[in-house]
Amino acid sequence: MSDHTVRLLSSADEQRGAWNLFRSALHVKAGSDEEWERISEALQESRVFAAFDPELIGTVRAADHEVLLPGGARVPLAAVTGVGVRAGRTRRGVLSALQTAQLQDFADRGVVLASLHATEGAIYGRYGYGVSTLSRNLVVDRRHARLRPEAPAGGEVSVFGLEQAVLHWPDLYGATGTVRPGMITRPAHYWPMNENQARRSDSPVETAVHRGPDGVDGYLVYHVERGDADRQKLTVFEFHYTNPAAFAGLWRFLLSVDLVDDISVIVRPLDEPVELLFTDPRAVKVKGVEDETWLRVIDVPAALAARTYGPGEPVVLEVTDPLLPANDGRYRVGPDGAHRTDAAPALRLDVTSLAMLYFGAWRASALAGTGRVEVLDDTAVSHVDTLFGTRRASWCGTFF
Ligand SMILES: CC(=O)SCCNC(=O)CCNC(=O)[C@H](O)C(C)(C)COP(=O)(O)OP(=O)(O)OC[C@H]1O[C@@H](n2cnc3c(N)ncnc32)[C@H](O)[C@@H]1OP(=O)(O)O
Repeated sequence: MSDHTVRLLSSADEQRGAWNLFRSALHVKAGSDEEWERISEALQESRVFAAFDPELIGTVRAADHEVLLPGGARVPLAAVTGVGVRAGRTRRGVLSALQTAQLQDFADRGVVLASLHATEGAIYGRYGYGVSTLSRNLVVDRRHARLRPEAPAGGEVSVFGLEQAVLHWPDLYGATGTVRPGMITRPAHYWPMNENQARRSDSPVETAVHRGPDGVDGYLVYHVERGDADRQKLTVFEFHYTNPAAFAGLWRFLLSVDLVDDISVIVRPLDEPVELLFTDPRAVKVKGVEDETWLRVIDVPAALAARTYGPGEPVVLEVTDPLLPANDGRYRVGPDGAHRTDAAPALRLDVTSLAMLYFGAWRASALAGTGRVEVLDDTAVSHVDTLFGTRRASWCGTFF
């Protein structure tokens, strides 16, 4: 028998306790009253689960968003965060109990997809989450980087301090923020958390806004701090744009910021052509490619039906999902859409591998080659590669 119980939290005191438990699991001290005031605005009703023994020993929470799919549809997405189990109570099944309750809650509420940023790569696969977007971190040597003369120009950049910018972030993101598959909406409840993060910075947080002929078409958020070996480092946290002129214009702005040696741009889409802007592509150093988000397909038939597919012969996938068995079954996927079928499968995979395929981050051939997908018909693999591939690399670009 389990030595703990799991339930949704409702009182503000319990929710604050859960928030501080999460912080202590990350080795961060308890938050101030001022921070809690902002965080409590970000918490939606009935979204924080906790485990008790009878003391509070673990927690997980989620927030409601929508995510852009290949083809342009949007479906409900639960952004999972705040996962923590008290030191001394770990590895006794507390997270598993919380995950089981949360996944069932998502299924009951009609959530189609869930997503998270993982602190460690070994935690979430067992619950059906798979790496579904990848990102890279870049550093540009500002004093040596030169834009190529043909880099798009035009437009103007204005810079705003934090107090003014926080009022405009929702509109800026609304104008520029959901252009790639995997990007998520940022409802009103998202912003207090985002603001709280920015206010924790020791150096001033600036927002640079690019305006083209049709108005705002890009923005970035950054701060400058002393980096390693006395080099001044400008770090860009947010960088969104809708066209190449805004992309190049914002880079032109970054190169113009005085007293900066390194420009660090973190968590960028894999196919963003930063190197192509510069006379010397080696001005851009790739500091790492990492998993960005982990996806959990909560409602497999709805998720498969909602996205569009590339060219290829239709294939039948047999999906297994031990935690949400309503997803078990065979699905015919083709350029004309996806639906349940009784036909014989070409590939067998679990819901974790399906999550890895879903946004095109991984090819079926790569999953098959590493034993993560069982191939029953060899000819189907290349079709799945092109069916699930996306024209632009999927990317979330929102930290939660
Ligand atoms: C989306 C986010 O918020 S990411 C933030 C995640 N939180 C943290 O990293 C904070 C610090 N860590 C913790 O609080 C805890 O260790 C957690 C939440 C990661 C795990 O909680 P636990 O209650 O220990 O997990 P639980 O006991 O249910 O483990 C289930 C299984 O996962 C494994 N597991 C859990 N955490 C890890 C880990 N960090 N690395 C490897 N395996 C792990 C367990 O060994 C167990 O495996 P088994 O079923 O084969 O026995």
